[in-house]
Amino acid sequence: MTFSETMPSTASTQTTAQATAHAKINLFLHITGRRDDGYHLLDSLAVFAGAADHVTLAGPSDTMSLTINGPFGQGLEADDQNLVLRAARALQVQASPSFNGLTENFRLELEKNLPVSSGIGGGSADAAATLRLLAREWNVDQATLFPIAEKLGADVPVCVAQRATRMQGIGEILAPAPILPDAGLLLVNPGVGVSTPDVFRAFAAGGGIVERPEAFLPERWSTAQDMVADLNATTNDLQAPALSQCPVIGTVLASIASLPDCLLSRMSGSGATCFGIFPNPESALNAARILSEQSARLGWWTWAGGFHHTGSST
Ligand SMILES: C[C@](O)(CO)[C@H](O)COP(=O)(O)OP(=O)(O)OC[C@H]1O[C@@H](n2ccc(N)nc2=O)[C@H](O)[C@@H]1O
Ligand SMILES: Nc1ncnc2c1ncn2[C@@H]1O[C@H](COP(=O)(O)OP(=O)(O)OP(=O)(O)O)[C@@H](O)[C@H]1O
Repeated sequence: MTFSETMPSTASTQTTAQATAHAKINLFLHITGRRDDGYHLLDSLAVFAGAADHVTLAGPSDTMSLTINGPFGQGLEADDQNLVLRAARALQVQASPSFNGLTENFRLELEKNLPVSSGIGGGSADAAATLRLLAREWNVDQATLFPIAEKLGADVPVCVAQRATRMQGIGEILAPAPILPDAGLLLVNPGVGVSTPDVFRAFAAGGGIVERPEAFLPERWSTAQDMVADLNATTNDLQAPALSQCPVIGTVLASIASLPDCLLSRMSGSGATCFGIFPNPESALNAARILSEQSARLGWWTWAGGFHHTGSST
């Protein structure tokens, strides 16, 4: 398996392995039903941004351990609940019969560049990156990661694939998505964490499922404009409930929409991160520059660039 991740060498002779955990963006998100256990059935187009966390195997250890650094590392505990350690331990249980002298425990390092509880699946992406990284270390086939991923969270399977994917079920049914254009992407987070369960609850309380025809997706979009023409017939059903809990999302959406060349402004996942689609990465970077004074004043996190086009295993 080849990774978009790198294998840098440390100053000593020891080699470390690293996996990249790209932010997941829901270009649309329709809620189509509800399971008996309360989980919602979705139809969503998940894509990945250049923005990413990094998970590194920093060396062997007596126990599986984690340290966290990076701009959003503060406030995130490196404890048993962290999705990096949960993923590592879940795979360890499955892989242990075939260890045969392989290193069983590692010092893991998480570079947290993505805001937490922000609708771009940072924790899910970290869990998925950990699974891919350790699968390589322990010679585990990537296909066997999906059942483990499902148990860690609804967004983890799509993050294992880490390529543009149509997600259905609660996130476990993955189908190919259109080939994406070289569009520009701007991400803006207002610095307010939003709880995914609370937003789903607000969705249910606000009237729930809307009957609509299934979204049409072609085999490819050649331009950002073509993509947005189809996305305009879709929505994010969680946007209104998230806005009711976190009104600043409305300000973020309006700010993005007002930027030059913006083709679409929408919230990702359960929020509060919103994205803008632009004709190309350069126009997204230009928009971020124009927004920079306002975002610095308000403490907003922004990222601009393009889609992550390559899947995790290519
Ligand atoms: C909103 C999305 O980000 C869209 O990609 C995902 O559906 C959420 O994925 P996630 O954060 O990995 O979600 P999980 O950690 O599995 O679930 C958190 C909580 O959100 C609610 N939840 C989540 C996913 C889903 N399809 N229906 C739900 O109702 C449930 O109350 C669940 O207890
Ligand atoms: N490595 C991690 N990174 C981020 N959050 C983590 C991590 N491990 C555990 N968590 C917990 O997971 C929860 C969701 O965090 P995350 O950043 O993945 O949210 P999100 O971006 O809204 O996800 P989604 O888009 O999948 O709903 C938070 O309560 C956070 O404390």
